[in-house]
Amino acid sequence: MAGQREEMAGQREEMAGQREEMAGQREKAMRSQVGKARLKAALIKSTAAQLREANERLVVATVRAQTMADAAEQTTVQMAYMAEHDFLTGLPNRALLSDRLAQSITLARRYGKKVALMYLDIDHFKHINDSLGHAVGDRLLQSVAKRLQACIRLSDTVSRQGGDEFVVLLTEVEDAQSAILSAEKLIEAMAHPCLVNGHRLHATLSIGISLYPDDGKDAEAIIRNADTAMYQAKKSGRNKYMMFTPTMNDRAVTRQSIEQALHRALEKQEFVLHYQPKVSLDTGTITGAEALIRWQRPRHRLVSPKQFVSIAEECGLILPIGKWVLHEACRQAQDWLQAGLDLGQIAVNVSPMEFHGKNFLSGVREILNDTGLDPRHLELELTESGLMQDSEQTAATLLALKHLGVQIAVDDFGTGYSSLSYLRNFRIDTLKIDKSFVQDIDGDAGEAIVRAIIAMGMSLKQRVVAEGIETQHQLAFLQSHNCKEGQGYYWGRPVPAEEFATLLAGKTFKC
Ligand SMILES: Nc1nc2c(ncn2[C@@H]2O[C@H](COP(=O)(O)O[C@H]3[C@@H](O)[C@H](n4cnc5c(=O)[nH]c(N)nc54)O[C@@H]3COP(=O)(O)O)[C@@H](O)[C@H]2O)c(=O)[nH]1
Repeated sequence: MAGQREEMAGQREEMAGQREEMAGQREKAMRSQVGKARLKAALIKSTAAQLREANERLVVATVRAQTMADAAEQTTVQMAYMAEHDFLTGLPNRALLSDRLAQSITLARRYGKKVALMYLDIDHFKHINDSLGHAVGDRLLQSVAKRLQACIRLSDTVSRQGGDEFVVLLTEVEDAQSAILSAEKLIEAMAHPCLVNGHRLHATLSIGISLYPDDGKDAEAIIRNADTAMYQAKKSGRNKYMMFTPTMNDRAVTRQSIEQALHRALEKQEFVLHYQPKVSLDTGTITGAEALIRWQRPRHRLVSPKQFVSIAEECGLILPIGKWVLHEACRQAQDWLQAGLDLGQIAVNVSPMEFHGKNFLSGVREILNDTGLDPRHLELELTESGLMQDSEQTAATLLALKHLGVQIAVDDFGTGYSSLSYLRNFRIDTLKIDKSFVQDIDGDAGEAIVRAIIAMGMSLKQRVVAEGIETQHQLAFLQSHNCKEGQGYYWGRPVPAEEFATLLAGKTFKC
């Protein structure tokens, strides 16, 4: 029994050992399972984190891509807008206008309708820009743009062509009269001054109108003819509209042929100078001569400067022509002086474009050196509008001329679009009373203006020369008001150099 008990206890022990061993194995297995599970969990966690991170990156990238796509689209829209609109005024530009005009013409052709095109230019805009600065000029353009837009229907177009030029397209008009009504509305819209940076600016418009199909069969002809009509509106006094007429084109063709002929005239030396005396109203002696250009055009009569100087100014040919005039006048004056003739001063007309050209001053110096003329014998005649441009540069050029010893005269005094402050700022030697005032001496207004200019010149210690004296009555009036010098047909028209030499040599004029 005891043996049996021992054996049973042994068996129990063995079983317990086996149980322990099994428990140990189970624990080991469990630990290993837990370890694996933990590992798996860690793996899952890290994978999830990686996925999350990747997903976030993907989201960020997607958002970025979308933002870039939006920005690209916005830029494309902006660029398309900018390509078709004017930056300063926001109006359709030349390209968009051409497009709309072409479309309107196509529709008008199909439905038998009319289209009107108005070419607009702000009168004297350059003066405003030059005297008050570009910032004021820009604001004025914006203000004009708004007024124009307020006058037209939504289906019509106001565009800015550049500078101070605008084009208005009226897509459906019954006849010329409806276009004229619109032009009158635009002119009326400018009747009140524009307030810009404290300035009250009176901007007026010159408008040229052409109609499809009456004045042209395609967009190009319609624009060109409206531009031609606008040019005529400017020439005939500004602040008005003009309908295109075919004779305007004849004038444009004539202008074109004069321009071409002027090139040849320069090459072939077809220009000559005539001289008109300036006369002392006290003694009748010659105090100087004004050099005036004429054109000996082959197979034509002597051509007056009125017929070609403005064309030469528009196409830039006035620069070489003006240089020739200055050289020839100085050469001739020096010849007379060397021949012992008492010339006084030779006066030469200078166009604003020449005066403001970058080589003007050096050109004057060069010509004086070349001809040997003492600068004191040279007087340059400038118009008020020429003096009003770019006042700093003008002051510097005038000062340099004064240092050289050259005299400065204001031509056509009283007719310019200017303020009188330049008389204080620039040292002007001579005021030339415009002939329109002298010829108006018989009327009260003319007399008052002439008296005022003489008085102003005297108090500013300037010489005053009355231009365009034709009658004894005008002469007597000027003498009685102490005007010291004059010029005009009363003594004679401008004459060629040889005739002028005879005048210089001999005679004293009656006065
Ligand atoms: N830039 C340049 N302009 C020039 C030059 N030469 C002339 N001109 C300008 O052309 C305009 C016309 O000149 P012109 O036909 O020579 O007429 C001048 C005189 O003949 C005329 N005049 C003179 N006296 C009288 C008169 O008693 N009555 C009358 N009706 N006309 C008269 O006036 C013109 C001179 O004018 P101004 O120069 O304003 O003193 C004219 O604008 C010229 O300036 C040139 O070389 N360069």
